[in-house]
Amino acid sequence: MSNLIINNATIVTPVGNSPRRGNEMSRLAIIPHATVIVRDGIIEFVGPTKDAPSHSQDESKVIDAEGRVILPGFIDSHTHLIFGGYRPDEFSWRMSGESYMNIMQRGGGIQSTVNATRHESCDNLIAKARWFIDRMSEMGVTTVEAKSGYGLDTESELKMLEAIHRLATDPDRKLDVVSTFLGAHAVPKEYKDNTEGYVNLMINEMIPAAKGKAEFFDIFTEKNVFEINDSRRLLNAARDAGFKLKLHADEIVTLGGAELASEMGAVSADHLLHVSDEGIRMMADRNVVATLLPLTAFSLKEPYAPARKFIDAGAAVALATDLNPGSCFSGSIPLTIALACIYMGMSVEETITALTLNAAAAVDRADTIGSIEPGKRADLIILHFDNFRMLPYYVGMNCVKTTIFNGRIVYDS
Ligand SMILES: N=CN[C@@H](CCC(=O)O)C(=O)O
Ligand SMILES: [Zn+2]
Repeated sequence: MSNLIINNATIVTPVGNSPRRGNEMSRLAIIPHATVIVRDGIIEFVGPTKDAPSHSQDESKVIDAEGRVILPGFIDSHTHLIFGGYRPDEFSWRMSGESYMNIMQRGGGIQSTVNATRHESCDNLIAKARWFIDRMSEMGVTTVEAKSGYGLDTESELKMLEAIHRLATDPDRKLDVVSTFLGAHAVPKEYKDNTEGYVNLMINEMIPAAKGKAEFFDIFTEKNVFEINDSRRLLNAARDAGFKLKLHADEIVTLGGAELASEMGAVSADHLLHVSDEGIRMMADRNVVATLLPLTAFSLKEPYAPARKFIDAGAAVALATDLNPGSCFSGSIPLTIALACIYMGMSVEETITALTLNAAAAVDRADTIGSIEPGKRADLIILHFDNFRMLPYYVGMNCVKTTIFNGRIVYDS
């Protein structure tokens, strides 16, 4: 017996079990007058209604999409979902001209969220994250990656990973949560002027303690944070401990983060506002997903990452929000799409691939989510509209009518 049948749909989806690279990113399958049949949370059939297998509709929920667009659920593959406190003062300082890195270097920025997070209970961190998850679900997000990185000592990092684990294993969850250990987010105040001491603590204590408690290891590879040699040491230790790798790379200055991500076989390198041409070429060659975060460039008033150069080099580009309490306090999928189209030269089709199949690849899940195909999990979005081009055109506004996670309606408007 089928659990969910959607009739009269306009299916719009990338196709495949691996990231779409270069000009493949603009190729979407578009099926008008379509039916989707879901059984036990898995897509069983998708195609023209005339080709659908005859099925009993008893005990199935049947949705008439009335011609509306159905997309794969969006995957937000880079967020800092768990954090204590807020930093509105910092926003004002930045608007008055102070730089993000200057605020960080005088003990604000990431360290101020570390101070707040260390004092927060795991239960409170979870409750706060749930509020943001509800907003994400309304915008069609069905998988979110969540990083630790505001603990920066063993106990507090493990508390953050525990919060992520509890969200990820909640049987009533509205979306899937992918866990990333970001103990290398900054050098904490206890180790000021002693980066080597903190790197040693990470290698000898924190990485072994986090082993098996997160799927990915991430690092802020940046001038005056973790530079290339320290990053390489940490990434090697994390890879040896069984983590898959991600990097915050070339965000503020051109440092060679993209090259290092390629050398280390990272799954993704993220930000890349100041990536070198050689870094772009290496990422394309080694199949490292370029996760671009336009809301951060927008919020920091920095130039946008060179999406077109990546795509023209044959790389796979993903888009994500970078929701965090500092550099980018926004989880807006609609604005991400609009900025990518307006300022980064991406087509609507490319932004859809970047937020679905390529974002799935950025969390190493392209074989199970990210497209509407038989065998994949039924994570689906129904738009209010019958034309997917409404997404960037309705600038910054939510086009999602219904979100379906694992075959279950988790949001409807
Ligand atoms: N740049 C480093 N990390 C985060 C910001 C963290 C913060 O400011 O709290 C980012 O991805 O933008
Ligand atoms: Zn980040």
